[in-house]
Amino acid sequence: MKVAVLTGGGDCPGLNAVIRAIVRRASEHGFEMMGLRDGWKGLLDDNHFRLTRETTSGILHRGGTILGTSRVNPFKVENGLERVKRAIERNGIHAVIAIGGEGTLSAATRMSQEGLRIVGVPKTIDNDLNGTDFTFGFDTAVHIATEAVDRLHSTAESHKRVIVCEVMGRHVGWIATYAGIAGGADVILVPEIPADLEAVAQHLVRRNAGGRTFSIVVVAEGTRIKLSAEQNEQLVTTGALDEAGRPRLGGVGNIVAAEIERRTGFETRVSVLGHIQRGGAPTAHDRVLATRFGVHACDMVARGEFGKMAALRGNEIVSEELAEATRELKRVPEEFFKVAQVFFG
Ligand SMILES: Nc1ncnc2c1ncn2[C@@H]1O[C@H](COP(=O)(O)OP(=O)(O)OP(=O)(O)O)[C@@H](O)[C@H]1O
Ligand SMILES: O=P(O)(O)OC[C@H]1O[C@](O)(CO)[C@@H](O)[C@@H]1O
Ligand SMILES: [Mg+2]
Repeated sequence: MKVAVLTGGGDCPGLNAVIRAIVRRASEHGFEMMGLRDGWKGLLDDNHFRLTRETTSGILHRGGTILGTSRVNPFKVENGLERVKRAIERNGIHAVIAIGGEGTLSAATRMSQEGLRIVGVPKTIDNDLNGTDFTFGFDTAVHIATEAVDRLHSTAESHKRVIVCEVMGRHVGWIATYAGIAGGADVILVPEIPADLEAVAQHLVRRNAGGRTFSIVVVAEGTRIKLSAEQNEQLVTTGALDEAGRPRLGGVGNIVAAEIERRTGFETRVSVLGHIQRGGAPTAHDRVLATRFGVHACDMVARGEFGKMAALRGNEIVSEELAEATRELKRVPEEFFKVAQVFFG
């Protein structure tokens, strides 16, 4: 039986660990494995290669994805679905394992509703996928961001400055909240709550008056800000679009830093972590989670459990409906964020 695997959306640490686990389990099931290049594009362009134990050995700890990735949406390409179906038929592919975030798995949900045999694996540093307690990649990103916040603390303290650290998180503030709590940030700004910059400035002034002469502000790139009473809350974008046609985010940290300096008079700096959070080796936690997801996904194919994705519930790996996983984003709950807010005062 031939099974194809693809990685779609932004890359994240642990993708190679999943691919390796799928291929290793597949050899026990007697599956022939095929790697699709660059996400759904690999099916549209019929671009793939054979995955074997040999070609996937030594990749467990490596960042990125040996399959390549893209944000190409098969439903936005002319005759996309037909081209995908033809490639599956022509190559005798029994099932496709799609490793991706909410975008890739939304496409997987639609493919599965069209009758294709699809199994999903949840990945993303953003941790915004519904239906799973955690995605792999998130733990690594949080470790990197936490180390950055720790390092910013010592220099902010020496110079008596405010330092704004911009982290990733397009729709949700999981990385900002975790790294902010773990790194002891003084303010955390997330996409779930539009930022009130005047309140932030006043808070920093109060901190300063209380003798704390430096502050760390963590802001997720997707946080909406309101600069004046007349203006609406807005996302900060670079002006360019990404491959999927969405505005490219980035720059909110600079605006927050400039506003803090203008409103408080405190010397302020900004540090944008960007893709450093997504590159390089996965943590041990992400390697284990990715490996468990990969083995489970392969077993799902063997059991004929299609239209579902591997998911983490507590410490169990379970199968979750793709439609449920992509129904809505998993945002940081208010109760969780309130824990972080205890330390803002
Ligand atoms: N509702 C949808 N239905 C079908 N395809 C979608 C949908 N939403 C997004 N996609 C497509 O899925 C692909 C990947 O989406 P996206 O760029 O959001 O990555 P992702 O898999 O969500 O990972 P991440 O957001 O972590 O980078 C893109 O081609 C995107 O156009
Ligand atoms: O720069 P890229 O690769 O388009 O991706 C940026 C986006 O991808 C993510 O890292 C998710 O994978 C988001 O946090 C971020 O908005
Ligand atoms: Mg996405």
